[in-house]
Amino acid sequence: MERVAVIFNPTAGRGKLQKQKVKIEEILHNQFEQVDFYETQKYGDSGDLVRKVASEVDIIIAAGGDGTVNEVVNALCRLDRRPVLGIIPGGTSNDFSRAIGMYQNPVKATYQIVDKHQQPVDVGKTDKNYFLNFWGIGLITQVASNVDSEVKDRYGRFGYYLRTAQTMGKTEPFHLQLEADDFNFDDEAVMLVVGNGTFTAGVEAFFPKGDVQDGLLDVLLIKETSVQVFWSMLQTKMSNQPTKEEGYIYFQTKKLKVTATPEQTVDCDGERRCSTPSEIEVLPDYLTMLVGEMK
Ligand SMILES: Nc1ncnc2c1ncn2[C@@H]1O[C@H](COP(=O)(O)OP(=O)(O)OP(=O)(O)O)[C@@H](O)[C@H]1O
Repeated sequence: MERVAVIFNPTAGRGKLQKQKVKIEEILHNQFEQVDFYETQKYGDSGDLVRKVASEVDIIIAAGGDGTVNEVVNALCRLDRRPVLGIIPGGTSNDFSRAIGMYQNPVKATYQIVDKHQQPVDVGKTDKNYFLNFWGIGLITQVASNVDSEVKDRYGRFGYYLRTAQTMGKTEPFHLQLEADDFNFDDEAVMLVVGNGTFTAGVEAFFPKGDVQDGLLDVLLIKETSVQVFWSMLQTKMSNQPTKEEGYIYFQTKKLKVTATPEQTVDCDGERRCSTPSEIEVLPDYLTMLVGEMK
């Protein structure tokens, strides 16, 4: 018997997910013996609910945006026995759901979930948090904190690009020290992004060679901001070897030590609750997930 708990954020996607709830319930009830829905009321509820029900279920479904998924993952990854995780995407970017091939329409994604196709996936871990998509400092945090809810509501994920363009010229470099498996760095930088998933703010631009099952983190370090650097980065086919183009460096590693001066705020899957220094590592095949069509 498969027991399912759905952690459901009724406010995700400005209430769009809520409108599909009845249909989602119907699909799940038709395919699983036991399905219980738990609606969240506020930040923190998703994690509390996971801790409460995890020992009694086989599958936990995070139905919401990246915030809900992040809370569920952080509670789940701390458990010894981790139920299988599914995502019904209901937010703006839904980054990891894209990386595992889920449809962005919540009802279509629910049909993928009841196909019960499971795969192990890697998880990123920092000192205090787990992440599925990315860990970042510098420009990426400034962009995210400049994306207010009005921009997000009006432009969705395009709001992020709008703010990137506006923020680029104003970014202050910081001193960055990196210690990776086969690579060290000690110089000025404007952004460091460490990816586990392949999507950031809904696009696959940063890590086109990323793979959520390769047991590796993808690291992109930008030394200076200019439209040319971003353009050449997006055009270049990134390989598994360290790529050093003018303005940026790309490589893969299993773990990474990061020190920044001045101390930098960390954006971990959209949450900005800690700062450098940080140690980051990949936990290969740490979660089993219900997936769609993976590349
Ligand atoms: N009932 C609720 N009312 C208000 N906020 C809630 C409620 N339930 C959960 N939250 C909080 O809302 C925040 C945002 O949720 P989530 O990321 O799932 O949706 P979203 O903002 O629409 O998506 P995205 O982050 O992709 O734009 C989360 O931090 C979550 O904890």
